[in-house]
Amino acid sequence: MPHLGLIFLGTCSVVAIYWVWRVLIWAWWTPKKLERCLRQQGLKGTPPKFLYGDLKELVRLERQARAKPMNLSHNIVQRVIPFIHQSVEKYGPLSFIWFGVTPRVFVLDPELIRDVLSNKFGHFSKLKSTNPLTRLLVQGLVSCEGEKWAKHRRIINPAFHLEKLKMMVPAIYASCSELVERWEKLVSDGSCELDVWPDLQNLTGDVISRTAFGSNYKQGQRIFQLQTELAELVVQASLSLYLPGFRFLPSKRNKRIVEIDGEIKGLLRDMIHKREKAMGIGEAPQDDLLGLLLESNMKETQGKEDFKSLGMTIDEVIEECKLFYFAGQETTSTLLVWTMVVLSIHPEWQARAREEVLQVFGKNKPDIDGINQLKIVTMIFYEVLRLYSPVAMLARYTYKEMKLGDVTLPPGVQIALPMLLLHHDREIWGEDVEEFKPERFSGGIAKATKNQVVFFPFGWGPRICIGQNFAIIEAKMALATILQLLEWMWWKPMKVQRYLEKQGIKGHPYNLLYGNLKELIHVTKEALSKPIKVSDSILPRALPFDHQIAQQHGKLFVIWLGVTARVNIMDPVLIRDIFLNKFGHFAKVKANPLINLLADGVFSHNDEKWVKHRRIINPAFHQEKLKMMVPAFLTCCNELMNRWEKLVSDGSCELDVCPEFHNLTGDVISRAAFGSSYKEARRLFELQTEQAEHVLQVIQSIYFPGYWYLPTKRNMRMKEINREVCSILRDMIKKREKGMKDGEAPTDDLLGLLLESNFKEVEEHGKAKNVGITIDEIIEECKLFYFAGHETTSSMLMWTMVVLSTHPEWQARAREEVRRVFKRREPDFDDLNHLKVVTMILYEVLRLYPPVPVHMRYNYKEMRLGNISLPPGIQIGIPALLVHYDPELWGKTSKNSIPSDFQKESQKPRRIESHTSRSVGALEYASGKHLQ
Ligand code: HEM
Repeated sequence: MPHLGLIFLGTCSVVAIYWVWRVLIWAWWTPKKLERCLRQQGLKGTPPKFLYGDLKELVRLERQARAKPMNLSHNIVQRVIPFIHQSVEKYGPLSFIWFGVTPRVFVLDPELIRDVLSNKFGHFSKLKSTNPLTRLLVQGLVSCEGEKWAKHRRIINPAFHLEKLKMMVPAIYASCSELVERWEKLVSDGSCELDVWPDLQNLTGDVISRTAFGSNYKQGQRIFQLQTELAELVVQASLSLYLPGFRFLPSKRNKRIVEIDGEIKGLLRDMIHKREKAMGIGEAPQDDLLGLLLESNMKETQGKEDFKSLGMTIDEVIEECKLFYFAGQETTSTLLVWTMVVLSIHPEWQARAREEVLQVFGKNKPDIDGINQLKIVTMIFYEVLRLYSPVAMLARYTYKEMKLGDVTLPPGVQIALPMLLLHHDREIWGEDVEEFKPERFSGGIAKATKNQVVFFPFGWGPRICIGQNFAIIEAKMALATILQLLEWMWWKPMKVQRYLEKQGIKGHPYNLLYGNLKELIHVTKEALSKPIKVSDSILPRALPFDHQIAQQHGKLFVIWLGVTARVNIMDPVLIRDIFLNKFGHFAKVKANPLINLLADGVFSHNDEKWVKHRRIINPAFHQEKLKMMVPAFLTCCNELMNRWEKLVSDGSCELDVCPEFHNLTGDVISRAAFGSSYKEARRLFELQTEQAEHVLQVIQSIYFPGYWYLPTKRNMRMKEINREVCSILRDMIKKREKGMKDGEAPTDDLLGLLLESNFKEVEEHGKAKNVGITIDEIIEECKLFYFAGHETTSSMLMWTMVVLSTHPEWQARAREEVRRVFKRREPDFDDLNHLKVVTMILYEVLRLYPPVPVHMRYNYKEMRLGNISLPPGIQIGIPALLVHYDPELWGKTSKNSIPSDFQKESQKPRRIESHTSRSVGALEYASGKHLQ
């Protein structure tokens, strides 16, 4: 037994001595030998240090550099690769350090770099990671060599051809616009400081998910999440020295790594199987990277006997798909994030880039043809890639003895091409090397580099990045979309603000996206929440924000309604010019599509279309025709009076006239516009009233393009109402048209007159294009009758009641005139024309309580107005209410026309003859709800 024990001990000692010997050779003797070889040829560098080499110092310096806050200089070399920078400074451009036990030789000579990267003899190979965990993350094309690499590259290449990339542009755009929509939403929720880095990382991951896996995009997203987690775990693992067998230890991290790897492979394998199966039964391959790769793989092997060795196996395809994420995601997002940083440091280049983007795309979505025209943006990307190259260094390895210039490199040496050092080399780029100057690339890369291999952010030679065009298209698309967004919500408003300020047009400053809307809503709500006190002016209640700003900044002021400026003008001469619109450049303001549901007829049309509609509608409003409607007006008024009389006779004599007049004017429109179809018209009236309530709520928030399509409860109800309204109107119109075709005389209501006028127009001008208005347009005009004629008139009536109840002397004069003219018979049209006092009263009511407190126009061309110049794209507001109360125009009594005791009076219900008025309700209605 002791004998056996001795043998065992002896064997162990021999094995141990053998391993110690091997380790010494690996960790000491070989590095020493390599060092001698390099030094003998004149290379300088650090001495080898046992096992770790310079790794500890390298990590320490990097940590130290990154712990410091970063200033905004582009000189980032000492922060990103401090140790390499220090070594090259100390030992010269052809020097070495120790990456563990392996020497790493730096090559900075452009000619030598060309030799390494062109790899003519195929002996400068890619570095093989010693850590098998890293191999879980990066395999495939980027790490394979020789024949295998050539085969994979041949098969993958077609998927990255420009023609194929073109087909991926919509998918790239989808990801970009999703990002921008999310930003818009964030900003609209009130937060406007945003860390773009994680968002841009997600963007580039999303782009790969869509472009690589098309319809399987959701699985792609899952793979992206898993890859991101895997990358984090692997990075943690690679920060420590890898000991053989370590990955088999059942540590928490190792277990998770294996789990993730299994899930990724499972997802990809499933997808690939399904696609292969579909292609096997003759389905066309999809246009995504995976589809193109499988198609190319199939072509490579089709009809060939040794297809197994010619094509890629499923596992290899899986590795390539994983590589798309690894190689294309972080790199492109780094490029994008630095571009954002740099463009905010250099607003002049941001402006140039934006100008170019807007010139090429306007507000349209970016497409591939436009992307190819972006010269400035390309120059900017090159300069960002120079200063902030996403890949700081390329590395190769000598498996054989290799000649590099005058030096012979033994096998087992790493060659490092620190491109960041070259990109920041003063001798190559000049004294302004650390400045951001995209113009150095105005003549292209070759000119900027004088044809040397000194700028290679995507690598160079046969192993140049296969996704280079993909990355550039993606980055351009993202930047264009972001610049379009920023232009719309920040730069354009700021430019307009500066332009107006220079001309003395002031107001509250523009706030991102909301402009002054938040303040406006706040001030309005506050004004309305106070108990009604009608002192000497209704301005602070009816138009509080405009009033406040006008008091602060005078009669020419600006208000920001979201991103649009509204310049408010109170000078009568300028107001005349705007209303006359001699040059036709002041258009009606386009409402958001929800408001258009309520009214989108002649009221909002412009130019030719307006002229035609107005011509066709005009005859229906001729005095002669209006005369014919007087009986309908009278019927409605009589009905109202009868009801009031009944109420009074029943003993109740306090009445809220607000809904009464609301109903009256709705009734008048129903009868005057739709005559015999009055019952259906009542339903229309109810529906339009409900629609108006919804619209009122909508206009209090910002409208986002596309919001209308969201299936919110309100949107759905609004669409339902609209359908019912349109269907009732369509039925009515069709019946009338049929009657007219059958020779029936058109009815004397607005609809009849409109159809008759339209009919005449078509008859006169024959069947020429654009003659007459379509049935849909007639529907819109009918809807408009309610919108434009109902609330406005009832507001005027209510205020007349209020004012007459507080001015009994005028009430007496009006009553006296009415009695004198009508002589106790029913009023007719001519009688109405004799009511002078009543007309004066109505005018004064319209002055003091205009139902439309602000008129708006849109300026779509640069326009001169008096001494000011108005930029295109702004609104022009004529704040009628403010103008009507301007003491310079109306005298000092402008605000005091209503006696000072109005306040007391208004709080008491007061009877006007047998009719009662609750002025409080009326005032609330007109100043609050209506004038908002
Ligand atoms: C700004 C973005 C990008 C940069 C800066 C970049 C940079 C590079 C560099 C420097 C190399 C060469 C590595 C070497 O020679 O050792 C490379 C190779 C590679 N890149 Fe990119 N890349 C980017 C985007 C992409 C994208 C979007 C994809 C794919 C979707 C991609 C896929 C690859 C692949 C597969 C290789 C290996 C090519 C081969 O060895 O044949 N890259 N990339």
